[in-house]
Amino acid sequence: MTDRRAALTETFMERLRARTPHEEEFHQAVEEVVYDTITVEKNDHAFAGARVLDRLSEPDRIISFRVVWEDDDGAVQINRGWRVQTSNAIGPYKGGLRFHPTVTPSVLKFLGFEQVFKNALTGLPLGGAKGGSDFDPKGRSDNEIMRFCHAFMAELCKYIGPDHDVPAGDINVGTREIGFLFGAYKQHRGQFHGALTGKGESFGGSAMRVEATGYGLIYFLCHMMAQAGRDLNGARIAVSGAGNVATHAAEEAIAEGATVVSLSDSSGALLAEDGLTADHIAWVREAKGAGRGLDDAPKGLRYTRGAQPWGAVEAQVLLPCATQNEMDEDALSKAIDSGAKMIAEGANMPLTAGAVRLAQQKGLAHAPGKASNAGGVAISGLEMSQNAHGQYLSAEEVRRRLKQIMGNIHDNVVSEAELRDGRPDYRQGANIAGYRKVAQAISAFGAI
Ligand SMILES: NC(=O)C1=CN([C@@H]2O[C@H](COP(=O)(O)OP(=O)(O)OC[C@H]3O[C@@H](n4cnc5c(N)ncnc54)[C@H](O)[C@@H]3O)[C@@H](O)[C@H]2O)C=CC1
Ligand SMILES: O=C(O)CCC(=O)C(=O)O
Repeated sequence: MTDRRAALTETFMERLRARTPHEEEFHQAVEEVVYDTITVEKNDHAFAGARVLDRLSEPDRIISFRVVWEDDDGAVQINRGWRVQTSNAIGPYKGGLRFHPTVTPSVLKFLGFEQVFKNALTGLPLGGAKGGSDFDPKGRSDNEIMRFCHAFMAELCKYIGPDHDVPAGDINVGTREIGFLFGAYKQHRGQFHGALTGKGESFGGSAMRVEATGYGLIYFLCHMMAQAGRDLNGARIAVSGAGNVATHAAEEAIAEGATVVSLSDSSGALLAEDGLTADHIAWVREAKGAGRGLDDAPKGLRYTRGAQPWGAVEAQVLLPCATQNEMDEDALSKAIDSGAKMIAEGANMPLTAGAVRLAQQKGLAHAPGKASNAGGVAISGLEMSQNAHGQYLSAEEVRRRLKQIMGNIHDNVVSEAELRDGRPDYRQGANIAGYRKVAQAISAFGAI
């Protein structure tokens, strides 16, 4: 069985690599899903006939455009913008926008591909997409960021809309940028409707969307802990990143009684042997919001330049919440030596393929981002329905639904997962559960 899966996966990947050379991140994301689902497809007459995996590994379309804007010196700047609309099989295209110099079509194709399965797991009618630009906001003034967002949306607005494609935030795109983008959308289209999520609450945003990804990650982790016969109280947790997902995950983990021993940014690791406090997190948010580094850490914290948090401090749980491929085999190996038993991904694809294999060999419980970080897009889905109906939910009600959705995702994933030494294979369960839902829709449409 495993040999057949490996052989079928290799044949599939050879064709994909030949068609899309040099798209390493995209290949990595596709290979992981194909390995877990290709025999599900081959064993189902309708899915096999519809060639679901072949279709999903070719996005519906990739929109590519030039973004021209003026910097504070009056000089013309030119960036590249993209929207990858991967699949609208079960609902409108949905997924975030990322502004970072590392953004390429390969990165956005991997993120759009992952988003299809994640959005299916939420149980909501959401297709998958991702977009962004190679624009680097680091060192740019507020006015420059605003002008860039307005120029980006002047083009993107032609391709999105509440029933068609609904972008949201991702790295370097938070509530402020969504405000600039929504203002430009409204201006160009002359319509006020929910074409973006993550909006400010005064113009149609949902309560708790800002917190949803990080808090949802902790609710998912609570279920993983319960599955393993434990709970979060007293657990030591290493978190990477210092942005939206990382700081909200740290905040909620502390509220659940855990000891959070780290955060990090692209320059180094912020370590707290005795645990971070709510004040520490507020300091990190303030420093990052003002564009400063974390070197000037308050008492009780240690910032080590060039370091990662993995293995630097004892921790049983790892929450990588920064970016793709941030944890390689070496880093995970150090973390395992320091006590790691469980990983729940806050970022999208934060482990290299080698680290994924090591986690499996060493028997760690390992939840992929498409399951454990789905809380953000789930609340985006609720924002869309609140916009459509003009009726808004309280923060308490959104939190209650977020907990329920994360519990449902956990149970659905476990029900599709093989047990290894009594532990569910979360990666396999998430890939199969997401695949099945999308495949049922695609195979119902016929050859179109
Ligand atoms: N914002 C959301 O709702 C969701 C975000 N995600 C994923 O979570 C991850 C983080 O996104 P956000 O927190 O929204 O972005 P953000 O822009 O708020 O924060 C990103 C943080 O990661 C840090 N970072 C970047 N590269 C790093 C590296 N190589 N090492 C250590 N730190 C690094 C940055 O310093 C920054 O503090 C991304 O992978 C994103 O795709 C996933 C689901 C939803
Ligand atoms: O809220 C959304 O639409 C997208 C969130 C996102 O980009 C993600 O789940 O990776």
